[in-house]
Amino acid sequence: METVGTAPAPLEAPVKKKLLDLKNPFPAGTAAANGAKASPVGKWAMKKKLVGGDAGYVLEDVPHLTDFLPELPVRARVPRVLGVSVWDTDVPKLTFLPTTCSLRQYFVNPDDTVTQKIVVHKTSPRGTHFRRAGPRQRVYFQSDEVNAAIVTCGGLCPGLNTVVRELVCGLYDMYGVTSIVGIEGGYKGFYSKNTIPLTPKSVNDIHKRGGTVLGTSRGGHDTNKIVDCLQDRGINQVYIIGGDGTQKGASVIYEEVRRRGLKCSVVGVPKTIDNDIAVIDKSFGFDTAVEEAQRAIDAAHVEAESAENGIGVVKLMGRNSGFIAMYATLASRDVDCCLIPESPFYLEGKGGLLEFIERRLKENGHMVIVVAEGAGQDLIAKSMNFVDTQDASGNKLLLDVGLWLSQKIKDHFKKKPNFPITLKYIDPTYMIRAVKSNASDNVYCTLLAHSALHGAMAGYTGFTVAPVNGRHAYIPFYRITEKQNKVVITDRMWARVLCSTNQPCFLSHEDVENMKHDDDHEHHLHNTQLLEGESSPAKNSSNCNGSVPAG
Ligand SMILES: Nc1ncnc2c1ncn2[C@@H]1O[C@H](COP(=O)(O)OP(=O)(O)OP(=O)(O)O)[C@@H](O)[C@H]1O
Ligand SMILES: O=P(O)(O)OC[C@H]1O[C@](O)(CO)[C@@H](O)[C@@H]1O
Ligand SMILES: [Mg+2]
Repeated sequence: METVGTAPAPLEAPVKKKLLDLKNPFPAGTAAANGAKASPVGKWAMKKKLVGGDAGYVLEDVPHLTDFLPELPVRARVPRVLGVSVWDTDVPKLTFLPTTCSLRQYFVNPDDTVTQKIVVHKTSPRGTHFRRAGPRQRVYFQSDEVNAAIVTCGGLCPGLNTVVRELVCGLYDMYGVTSIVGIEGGYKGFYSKNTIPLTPKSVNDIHKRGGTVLGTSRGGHDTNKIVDCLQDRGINQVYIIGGDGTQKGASVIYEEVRRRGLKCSVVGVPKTIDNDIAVIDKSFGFDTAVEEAQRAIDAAHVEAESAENGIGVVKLMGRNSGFIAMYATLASRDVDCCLIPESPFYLEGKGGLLEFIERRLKENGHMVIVVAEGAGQDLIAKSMNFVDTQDASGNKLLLDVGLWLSQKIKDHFKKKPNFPITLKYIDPTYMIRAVKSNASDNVYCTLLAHSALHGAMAGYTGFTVAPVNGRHAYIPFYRITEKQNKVVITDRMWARVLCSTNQPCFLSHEDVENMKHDDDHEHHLHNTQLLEGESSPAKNSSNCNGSVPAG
């Protein structure tokens, strides 16, 4: 049995903390107790570290090395950022240390937690919280004891190099750690490649480059071989940067590390240009991607405006989630139609896309269509008898919706000789993904890296670090991997897009009915800022005419 309702990390425990009765983790009267989805049920229930508090407060805590290595001694530090680096190497476990520096305010209060939902009603239970990220006064590693490894997995994303750089520099500068290696080429590099020594000097200007200096890959996750490598090399902190697939991989690595009883902190840093990672505010590289997408949309607009009945089609990334397309559309204001995987559409007939294109061309003489790569996949597969294929990680390989759509539009207008069109298709996807991160992503990546290494030094493990409602937090892996973040088309953000493009919603009555029952609807309940079980004013707030409710 795992850490069911056990005490959270020692030394970090709030004084008044209550351990949850897992059979009834929510106090009577709370929304969860009243039948809303109570999270401890299910396959992860036995692995959760839940701590209850007053008024329906729940802390979903992350594992700590001392959960399975109870004898681990605590170390104390005064961070170098505060001007001195003093290491007390012989502090007995659970001893409270005297404050040795006057700048104590830099440490995070051990009781600080970050709330998952910030929109509440007067009678709302306080709901789920995560442990706040940041430097702790008590650390579980001495600087010369740390052997850290960093790996990047999955597709490229602006900011990967910045995270690598800041992990290396942060470990060196704030904790005096000098043994840091990069794992080459993703997960498989653990067991098939040599490591790359990383120093502040070697990573000094890598944030000015796109890609990842460590290389990356899909597939090749062999848990045992990876943990053998950690064990053989004596790696005791591993920083795993990657998307939803990577975080699943990190989670099983953590499980195996724990099963073997190794003193090794397994830390996930969420990366994905698609912004499809659940719980967190947004993933790094996303802002850069949206900014870069503007250049393609601008070009499509210029081309379209300059031709008779000009149509610009721009394909943007977004396998299952249309966030880049949605935000790029809103940012640009030149887009007449945005198509995303979450919102089904159809081509022919009344209310279809082709009818809309014809109407918009008659009104404006040109138009721009932004399509996320995962949109319309069912339509394409139907029209070409396609058999599903997968990449090395098991992700479904997508058909080129941009090319397909462009051809369909051309075919349609070919049948109308009095309606000549000029269509230009732009696919900037890899150009967007390969650029270096912009200033705001650089700052974000720096904060992520620092939060990650503070957590590892403090002995936390099995977590992903990310901002939740603007505050960095340590989130247990299972919360990150249990579902993907998707655009909720019944939320107000999508309504804003419809409002800006004035496009039809393309949903048939059947689609709307199906959506009421599918996962996304359930996701909507999680995604809305209200707590489970509370009525949401955002629900059904968008409509197909694109009107956005006030507030
Ligand atoms: N369920 C899983 N268990 C263990 N490892 C996994 C799992 N899913 C994916 N991985 C591993 O994680 C790595 C990255 O996965 P994937 O290619 O899906 O990219 P990702 O991390 O989701 O990033 P992105 O989709 O943003 O490019 C791969 O090496 C893959 O083998
Ligand atoms: O061609 P690759 O590298 O396998 O990656 C393509 C996929 O990766 C992503 O960029 C996510 O990282 C998706 O948007 C896209 O579908
Ligand atoms: Mg992924």
